Amino acid sequence: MRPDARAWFQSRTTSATSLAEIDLDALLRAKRRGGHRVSVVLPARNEEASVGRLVADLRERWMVRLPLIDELLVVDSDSTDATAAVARAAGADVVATTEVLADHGTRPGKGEALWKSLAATTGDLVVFLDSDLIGDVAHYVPGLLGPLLADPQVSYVKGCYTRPLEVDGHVQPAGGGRVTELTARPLLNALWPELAGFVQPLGGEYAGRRSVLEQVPFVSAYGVEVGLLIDLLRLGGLSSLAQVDLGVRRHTSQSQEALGAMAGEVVSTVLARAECGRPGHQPLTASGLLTQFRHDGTGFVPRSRAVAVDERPPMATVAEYRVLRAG
Ligand SMILES: O=c1ccn([C@@H]2O[C@H](COP(=O)(O)OP(=O)(O)O)[C@@H](O)[C@H]2O)c(=O)[nH]1
Ligand SMILES: O=C(O)[C@@H](COP(=O)(O)O)O[C@H]1O[C@H](CO)[C@@H](O)[C@H](O)[C@H]1O
Repeated sequence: MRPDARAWFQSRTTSATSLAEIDLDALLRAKRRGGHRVSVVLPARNEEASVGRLVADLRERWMVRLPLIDELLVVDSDSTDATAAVARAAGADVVATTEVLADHGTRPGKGEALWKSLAATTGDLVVFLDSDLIGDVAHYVPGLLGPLLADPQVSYVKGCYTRPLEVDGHVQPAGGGRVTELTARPLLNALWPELAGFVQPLGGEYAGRRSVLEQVPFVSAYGVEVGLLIDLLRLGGLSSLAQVDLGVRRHTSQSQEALGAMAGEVVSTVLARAECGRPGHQPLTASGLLTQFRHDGTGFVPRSRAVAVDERPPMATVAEYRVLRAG
């Protein structure tokens, strides 16, 4: 790692691998003292199997027993299952991406759900968690909030963790994060070596101050995490970013083919930013298309899909949002 990335890694990585590591009283005092309001957002597309338990756990722990979360929102991202009903029954507020800022239309993808969540929440601190998380992740929320409540200079915190991968009942202890290890990490080390200290640059669990989240674009699909990381680096510098070790992260995993498309979106997002992120850099625009192949028993069948960058502008530039915020 470059000296700046190593220094960042050593100074801006904290640990919250279980509730035992977290001083909840101090956290709640800091929240009250700062007059903070915490919104937790769960983007969910067809997550009826996992979203209910996750919502119920978060609600019981951090809204009923302790007042850490002020708003718990599930954003229903074009689900075709009972995600919305299950989340609502478990006690979450639920909005559909199609309902939020309806005049701006809707686009498929996780990033669209996260962008619209800014217009559907009110907290000055926003925590994002995937809805397919498995196991006890109650400590994720206080863990992610810790650096934000402890240091006003920190405006964005990424979770990091080991990522076991379960395939056909066999668990590979560190097999998860395939797009991270095979695509995002090499690309970021090559083009943004100052970000090399991030253990999980694509991780789906992170928290930020609304004041910065509303200042950056949101890539509409799976490029959203890498896009936010690069854009928030440019906005506030490395010292405004932090990461917290949350221990282990388990989630429902996708096929290699699906992750290939995800990697295509990550590559397009990084290349598009490389073009404007490095003055004088030769434009590195991607084709916007990804062709994958299946074998149908007689030969290879190509299948192309669009992986071009599609993004929403900073929410602060949206008039309806400014009206909402003006109250
Ligand atoms: O169009 C989408 C795709 C994904 N997601 C949600 O984003 C999170 C991460 O997506 P996924 O699990 O597909 O990615 P992975 O974790 O497998 O990389 C999950 O809560 C999904 O339900 C979403 O809200 N809209
Ligand atoms: O980190 C990764 O490589 C991918 C895939 O993880 P797995 O190989 O399925 O454990 O998962 C992340 O990437 C997505 C794109 O940034 C995020 O949206 C997901 O939340 C995150 O799980």
